[in-house]
Amino acid sequence: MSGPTAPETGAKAPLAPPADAVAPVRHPDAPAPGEPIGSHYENCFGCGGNQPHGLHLSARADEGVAVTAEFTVRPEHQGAPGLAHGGLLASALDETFGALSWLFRAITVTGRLETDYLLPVPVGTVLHLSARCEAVHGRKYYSVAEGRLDGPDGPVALRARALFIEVKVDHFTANGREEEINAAMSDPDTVKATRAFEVNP
Ligand SMILES: CCCCCCCC/C=C\CCCCCCCC(=O)SCCNC(=O)CCNC(=O)[C@H](O)C(C)(C)COP(=O)(O)OP(=O)(O)OC[C@H]1O[C@@H](n2cnc3c(N)ncnc32)[C@H](O)[C@@H]1OP(=O)(O)O
Repeated sequence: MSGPTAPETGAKAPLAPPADAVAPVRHPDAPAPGEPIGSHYENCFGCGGNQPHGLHLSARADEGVAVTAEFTVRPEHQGAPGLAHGGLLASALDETFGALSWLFRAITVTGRLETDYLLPVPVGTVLHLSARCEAVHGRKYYSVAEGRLDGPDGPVALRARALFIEVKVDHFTANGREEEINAAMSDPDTVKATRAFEVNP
């Protein structure tokens, strides 16, 4: 029997951008600062409206290559009595990082995500999240995020770093379950979201 193996060390380990990484570029068609970034898929656990237990996270573009987002911690999100589950909070950060895709207009998926939990997050909290892309190296996007309690300037409860990797639409079509892929392809909103990325020069 084999147990879990530790993440690879060496080149894959650091979340700090390599020395020859470049600054991210805000795409000319990126949503304007303050503009909402709609859900990319209605069944997404992070942002979809069709997931009763989902986070229903709503994100907006910020200045530069950055986003802000909020989500309200509900009783179905508990880990300990009255407190949010840690993995779920990582999901909220993951989704916020994912929303950065709309700023540079490239589909990116999580390669690596590191979270520091600084304060417990009670049920009922509106968590104020923000994420910013710091650097790009080929298909790799290096970003930082935080989550605050009691407002956008409230105490920092979460800090995170992530490495997202650029993929093409076939990442989803080749790997997803056929049933959901077919349904998504016949949903005009998903098709619209997909097209937005396909026209990316
Ligand atoms: C039907 C239509 C559907 C339409 C959809 C519409 C639009 C959608 C719009 C927006 C979606 C946004 C969704 C956001 C949701 C929130 C984010 C998530 O939760 S995403 C889910 C969790 N993540 C995964 O499931 C990834 C699983 N992993 C993989 O699939 C592969 O490992 C992948 C694609 C990440 C990389 O595989 P490779 O074969 O393409 O590329 P390689 O060569 O391995 O990596 C490229 C570079 O990245 C580094 N790298 C890869 N993984 C790394 C890691 N874990 N740590 C460090 N570096 C890593 C490698 O060392 C390499 O670096 P060097 O170019 O050589 O410098």
